[in-house]
Amino acid sequence: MIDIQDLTHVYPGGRKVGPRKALDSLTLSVREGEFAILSGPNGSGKSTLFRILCGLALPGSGSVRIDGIDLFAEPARVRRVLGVVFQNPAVDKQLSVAENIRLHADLYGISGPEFTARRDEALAWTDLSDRLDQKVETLSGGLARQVELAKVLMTRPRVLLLDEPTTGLDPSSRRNFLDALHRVQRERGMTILMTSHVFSEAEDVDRVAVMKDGRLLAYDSPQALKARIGTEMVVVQPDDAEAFAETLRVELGLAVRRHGDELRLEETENGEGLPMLERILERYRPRIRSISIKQPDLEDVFVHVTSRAVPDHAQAPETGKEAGR
Ligand SMILES: Nc1ncnc2c1ncn2[C@@H]1O[C@H](COP(=O)(O)OP(=O)(O)OP(=O)(O)O)[C@@H](O)[C@H]1O
Repeated sequence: MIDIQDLTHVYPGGRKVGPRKALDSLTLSVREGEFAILSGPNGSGKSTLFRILCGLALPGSGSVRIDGIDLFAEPARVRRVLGVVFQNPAVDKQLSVAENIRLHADLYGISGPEFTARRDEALAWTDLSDRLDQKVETLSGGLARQVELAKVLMTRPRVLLLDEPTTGLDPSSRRNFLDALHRVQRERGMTILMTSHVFSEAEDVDRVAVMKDGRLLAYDSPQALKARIGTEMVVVQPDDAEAFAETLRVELGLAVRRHGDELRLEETENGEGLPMLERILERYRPRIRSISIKQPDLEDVFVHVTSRAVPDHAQAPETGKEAGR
């Protein structure tokens, strides 16, 4: 449904800064009816990709087909099947929920019984049914975002693109927004691609993409991604992460992944974590600030794919910043 092939985009740079490759032969496809999340550290190229998909920028090379239509050859046709929720609010806060929806419908020439049917449908997917006459400025941040969604749904898009739509929302408003999206996906069979930094949002989507440096590092279901790093994981915060990583590798033969001050021992199966934790604690207690066992979540997957393992030879220090923390 969304087919991105070999997309490369370089920002030309100026007198003081050199050119920057924001997308590097990126290939990614979201199947019809799928809900996919696009994540990646700051500067990985998500916004650049989003701007290209919305038709706001042209890439240096590569192709994009949305619902089978070539985005660069027929952008107007693509716009007809696309709904976009941008990061910046696009509703009029002085107007009511109903007025905002009406205004958007007018823009697209939707009126009469068709208008009523679509509005009622959009309202049923969101939590706005009893707020129609309320001014948007009096709504909570979460409901105001839902007005944007309801507005976009009026055109019955087949594909929905959302750029970090839950930024700034509290966890329960975020959950409500996500629930609305899942309802739309289920009942309309809509294809959804959403950028996000919040990994809890990605737990129940169909696929999660992780980008870095303009490339796709991983793209799979949340379950498959988590399975890559085992069922248990030991996380250690030592006094000196660099030296301790080397100790664990050389003395205990453990594969260590470093993330800032933290060392992660992954690929541990059920029941292996506790003996490993005990062994480390027994031998190195004075060097350890904290140690724990956990089941890997998507944030751990993100750290796993965007940070490097401690190599067998010279240590290559990793900074937490690089992995987007
Ligand atoms: N207008 C621009 N001119 C020059 N370089 C740019 C421009 N926009 C982005 N870049 C560079 O392109 C790369 C990708 O940036 P992009 O904003 O697409 O990443 P991102 O993943 O959306 O980051 P964030 O999560 O911080 O929004 C970065 O190195 C960035 O500095």
